[in-house]
Amino acid sequence: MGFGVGIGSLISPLYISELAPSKYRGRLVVLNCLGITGGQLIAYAIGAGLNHVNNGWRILVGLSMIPPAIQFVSFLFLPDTPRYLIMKNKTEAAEKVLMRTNPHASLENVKLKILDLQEEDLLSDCKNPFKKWWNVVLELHRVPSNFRALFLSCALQAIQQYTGFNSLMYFSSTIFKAIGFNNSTAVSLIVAGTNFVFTIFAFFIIDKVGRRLILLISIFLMTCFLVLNAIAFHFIEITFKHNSAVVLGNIHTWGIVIIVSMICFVASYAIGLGNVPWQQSELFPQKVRGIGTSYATASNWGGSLIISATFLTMLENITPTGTFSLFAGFCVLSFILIFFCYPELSNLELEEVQELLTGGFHVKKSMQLAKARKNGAPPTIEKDTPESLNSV
Ligand SMILES: O[C@H]1[C@H](O)[C@@H](O)[C@H](O)[C@@H](O)[C@H]1O
Repeated sequence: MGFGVGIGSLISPLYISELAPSKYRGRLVVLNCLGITGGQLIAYAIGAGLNHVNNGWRILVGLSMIPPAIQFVSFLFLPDTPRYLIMKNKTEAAEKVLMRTNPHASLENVKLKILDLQEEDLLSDCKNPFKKWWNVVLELHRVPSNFRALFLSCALQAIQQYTGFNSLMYFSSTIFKAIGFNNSTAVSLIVAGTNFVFTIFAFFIIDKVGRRLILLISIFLMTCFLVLNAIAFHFIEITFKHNSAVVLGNIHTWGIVIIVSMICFVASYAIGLGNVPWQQSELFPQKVRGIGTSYATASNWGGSLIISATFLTMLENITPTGTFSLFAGFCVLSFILIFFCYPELSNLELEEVQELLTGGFHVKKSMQLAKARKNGAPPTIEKDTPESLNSV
């Protein structure tokens, strides 16, 4: 199951962003996140329903076979992406796919796009598969624009996990039980539900507001609610020992503050940080995209593993106030990093993004460019890729 989820979480956003027209790329990748958060909500709900059923977990595992089976059959009808088809010299097929995914584009524009893709593909001409793979790995690290893309994609995925969201996903019922809410499963369902609903909200605004701004707003709000949480836990005077909690302070008022601030934290996460890192494919040029995004996906799951393995120990050893303050600290550092390094990529062609990352992060330029493209201006960056040509 882990193998399948690992591969699926890498391929789905990659496939979507290669196929999507640049104008809708953001929201189409958010659809993938909607699938994840919606799936989590359904799984929580079924889990709650089967809580008291004997061997209920078997039913839960059995039911989880249904979505992949549907996906497997649907995949048989999906086309390859134009970039992949060009790589395989199937120009006509690539043209057909482009016409299908951009029904309003003229034939002339589609041909121009094919030329662009062919030009890009010419950069990889090695036949030996292992050497080709090694060349790509080298190119990912040696070409400065690729390395910047790698840095940004891995950093965003790590930030998504190290700011602590999944500790709520995995342990919200433990936390809520500890502060006296007996129907903790219901509260956990609210957490998953909020995540899902606000991902829908992100779907509608991401391409309009832009990834950068939405990320900054998301992380700023998360910081505020984490700090509020840390304060509330301080006044509850709670300590964890061997997974059970001892409460000394006033649980009623501060308990409500904790629930409300956690729900607001989840909503803030879902509008930005929950989905922007999955736009990772758009940072890389075609040649290194597969390997680059697999690094980034590994950073995500690595972070998820570390947080789930250490969260309860952190509650015990540095108290809940310390734990949520630590997450808030990560949020502040993340905000600074994104503010200075993450360019605005909405509405840009995938090929333009690579040129933007050449010679720096070009945050200011990216914002002007994204704004111009949003207002209908055609691609303006000059088409030369000296860094890639000089590589390896
Ligand atoms: O984007 C997703 C989503 O936010 C999920 O709710 C979360 O559990 C995953 O770790 C994350 O990658």
